[in-house]
Amino acid sequence: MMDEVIRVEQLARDYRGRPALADVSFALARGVVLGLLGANGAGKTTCLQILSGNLAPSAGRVTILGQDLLRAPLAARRHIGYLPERPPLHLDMRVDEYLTYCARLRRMPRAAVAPALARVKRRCGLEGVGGRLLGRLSKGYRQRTGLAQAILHEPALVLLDEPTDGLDPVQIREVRDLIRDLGANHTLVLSSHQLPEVQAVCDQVLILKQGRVVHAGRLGDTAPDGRWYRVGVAPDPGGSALEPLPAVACAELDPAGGYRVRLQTGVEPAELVRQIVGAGWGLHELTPERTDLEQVFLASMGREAGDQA
Ligand SMILES: Nc1ncnc2c1ncn2[C@@H]1O[C@H](COP(=O)(O)OP(=O)(O)OP(=O)(O)O)[C@@H](O)[C@H]1O
Repeated sequence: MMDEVIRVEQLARDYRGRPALADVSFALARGVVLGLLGANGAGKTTCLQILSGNLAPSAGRVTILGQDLLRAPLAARRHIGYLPERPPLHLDMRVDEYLTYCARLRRMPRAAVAPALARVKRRCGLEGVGGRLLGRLSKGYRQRTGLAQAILHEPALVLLDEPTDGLDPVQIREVRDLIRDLGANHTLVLSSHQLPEVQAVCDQVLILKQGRVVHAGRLGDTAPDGRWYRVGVAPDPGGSALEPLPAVACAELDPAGGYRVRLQTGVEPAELVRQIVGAGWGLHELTPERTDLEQVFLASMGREAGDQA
């Protein structure tokens, strides 16, 4: 793969003879954001701990920019930034102090520390809080600090374990915006059990079930454009009467009653409402269908681990 940042081959991890991760393989190019999805206990954290070099796999190989993570851990880990599920924040430290400490741990040259701090604080919206104690910051700001330490050394690969877990809706939006922004020039792997989150920020998805990959795919075709809606129209005009409407890409009979309609790319559902009403029909239902990702996720959860899609 051109410009490959990470390659994972047949990764496995057992805990006391029980597999927590089995036969996980994937490769990511620069700038790709991968979402790791799965129910609690599916193996997401175990996977990220291994990819970050903090947990040894029972089998398999991880290569970061051509460096084998097990054979050349220092060289490989230089390219990795990691935000664990519980960030190792020292609550009695001030933000600047903590980030300087992280820079030292990373063995950054002394002269590079101040510019790096200024850069990540700007990037993560921490400019006004350098002197604040971590213990006094809101959870959203602590998470920003966690993200800041993960990108301090400008790693090619950033690993984020449930980055918005426990945040309020406003903080979630801010951290998601930040993640999307980071995705523009880093390769990202993030875990989540929230489908909308993965939908909003990821290019690719890997769904784990009992440690195995049950689905791997791109998210390109799950964009909100061209979505399916359930449509109820009275008097019943028939699907073939709906299809000529300019907003409609295709219409079919829904066995559960009414119609399933896919909108033209970029068309808002309000436009469909106008056109149906404009044609003299009454609209009594317009419901977005589950996104493709939800359908894929639910189908994958039902699928036996091992029979990959
Ligand atoms: N230190 C450990 N010792 C024994 N078993 C473990 C250990 N860590 C994880 N496991 C087991 O490995 C499996 C995968 O756990 P993991 O934490 O990776 O899942 P997860 O998908 O991250 O779940 P969550 O969403 O709850 O964080 C689970 O069955 C868990 O009980």
